[in-house]
Amino acid sequence: MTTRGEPAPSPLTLEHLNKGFGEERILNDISLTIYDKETTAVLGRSGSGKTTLLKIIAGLESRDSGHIREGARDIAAEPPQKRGFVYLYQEPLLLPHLNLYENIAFGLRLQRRPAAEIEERVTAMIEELGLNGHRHKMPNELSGGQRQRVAFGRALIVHPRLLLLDEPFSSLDGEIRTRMQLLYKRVARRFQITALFVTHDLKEALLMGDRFAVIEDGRLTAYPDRRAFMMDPRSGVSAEKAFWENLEMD
Ligand SMILES: Nc1ncnc2c1ncn2[C@@H]1O[C@H](COP(=O)(O)OP(=O)(O)OP(=O)(O)O)[C@@H](O)[C@H]1O
Repeated sequence: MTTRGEPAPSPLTLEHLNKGFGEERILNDISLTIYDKETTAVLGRSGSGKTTLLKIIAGLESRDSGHIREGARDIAAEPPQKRGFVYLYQEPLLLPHLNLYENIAFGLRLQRRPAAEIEERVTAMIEELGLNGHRHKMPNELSGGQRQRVAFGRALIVHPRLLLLDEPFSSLDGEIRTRMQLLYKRVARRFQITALFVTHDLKEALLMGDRFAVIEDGRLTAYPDRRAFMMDPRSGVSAEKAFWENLEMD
């Protein structure tokens, strides 16, 4: 786990990861560098292997072959709790018997941080997430978007080495989804988050990512920059553009 003020750790690299379930090949020779303090967006259709990839990185699923390196160290065999990664699902997982404040404070209490520090950091996080006025509410008294913000707060407050985001906004729609995306960008910058963000939504990938990759049938293509991603037909940007350009007005 990293804290602010420490020297930047080495980037994480995935090298030649392979995974199959029975006869089905799910991940095919996946290599990717996850750069520090950046969000790498991975765009992929349903069933392309996004969740499997995140679970392998989190240590919740085994790989058949390949490496996950942090500098020279291969962490692919380490248990999930040793990796210092946090995996956020589509549905925010909160502790139902704890209020909003205590849900966010939970990781710091586990780390036995001093009470004054916990109070200061949790209060600052609640402020950052725009949840002032809700701190005593229980999870079942919060809206879906508020619960998702609490889940972010819980994850970010422990300064995870890597945040694994599995379509975290897909259960939200319309304006609240856009607001969450913008909030994520702001908070990721402020807390210097290193994240891998998987989504099937092209606009979301473009908005969330600093770096980009596409996964198609378990094969991953990483791009040097946004332009290269947008120029590749696999991103779907050109198809989207053509759709709007060719739309009849009447
Ligand atoms: N435990 C499992 N046993 C067998 N097959 C599995 C298992 N987990 C996933 N798969 C298969 O692996 C493929 C990729 O699944 P995965 O959940 O990684 O896709 P995804 O890109 O996250 O999809 P979605 O966007 O729909 O969540 C699918 O064909 C799925 O059926």
